[in-house]
Amino acid sequence: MIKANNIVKIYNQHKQNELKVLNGIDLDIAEGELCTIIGKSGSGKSTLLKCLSGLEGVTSGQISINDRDIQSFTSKETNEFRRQDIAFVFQEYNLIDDLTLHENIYLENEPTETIENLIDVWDIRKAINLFPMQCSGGQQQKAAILRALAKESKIIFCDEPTGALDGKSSQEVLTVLQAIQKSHRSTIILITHNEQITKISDRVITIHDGNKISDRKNVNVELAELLEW
Ligand SMILES: Nc1ncnc2c1ncn2[C@@H]1O[C@H](COP(=O)(O)OP(=O)(O)OP(=O)(O)O)[C@@H](O)[C@H]1O
Repeated sequence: MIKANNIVKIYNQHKQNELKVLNGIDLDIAEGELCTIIGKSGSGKSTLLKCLSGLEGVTSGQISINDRDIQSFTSKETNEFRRQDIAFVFQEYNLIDDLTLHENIYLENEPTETIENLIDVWDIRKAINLFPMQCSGGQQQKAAILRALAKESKIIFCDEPTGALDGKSSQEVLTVLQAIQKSHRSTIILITHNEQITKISDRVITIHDGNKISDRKNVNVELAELLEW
């Protein structure tokens, strides 16, 4: 479903500050997989996620999603792809400053009962009419995740979606992601620093200095089965 063939990413190519961040990565992620990407800070994880989702162009190599080469998209196709096919949860949330959390969540979609329910279950109702600057990091992160979920895309890219959350909130968010993966057969690609989170994934990819150094299948454990959190 998501295939990457020998992708290389060089920032600022041919300039003094040129930096090679991805060194020829191959990937093949199946539909409905929950795949986690781990690796130390600066190893290239976010860059890989942005390239796989088409938010960042690659320097060389090919990326295809559902057998469509995403580099060959016209700008209209790129816009449609971003609007309809994928959702992206950014590490730094990327909420719009002068819109409330509610307006941010429903930026591109109409309110749904499911999302309204999650606003209550995830306990952000009290902040829903505030602007991002007036909210905690955790409240903003939950809003960013809800904005992605509201799109009901088949592919969800998440860059450290629980980085600002405490243990209980992380569990609540991951429970929902795992449920969506199972009920909608959504493909979820998630960057994390948390070893516990890798246990709920079907597959764990380790990146080191821009190289894929391990790619292993995992027994996808139900969150409830995790003893320690
Ligand atoms: N737009 C950019 N322009 C230039 N260099 C960049 C850009 N984005 C990232 N980099 C550099 O690429 C390298 C990899 O960054 P990246 O964010 O992909 O790593 P990461 O593994 O996700 O790190 P972290 O776990 O800290 O988020 C870093 O050295 C970073 O400074």
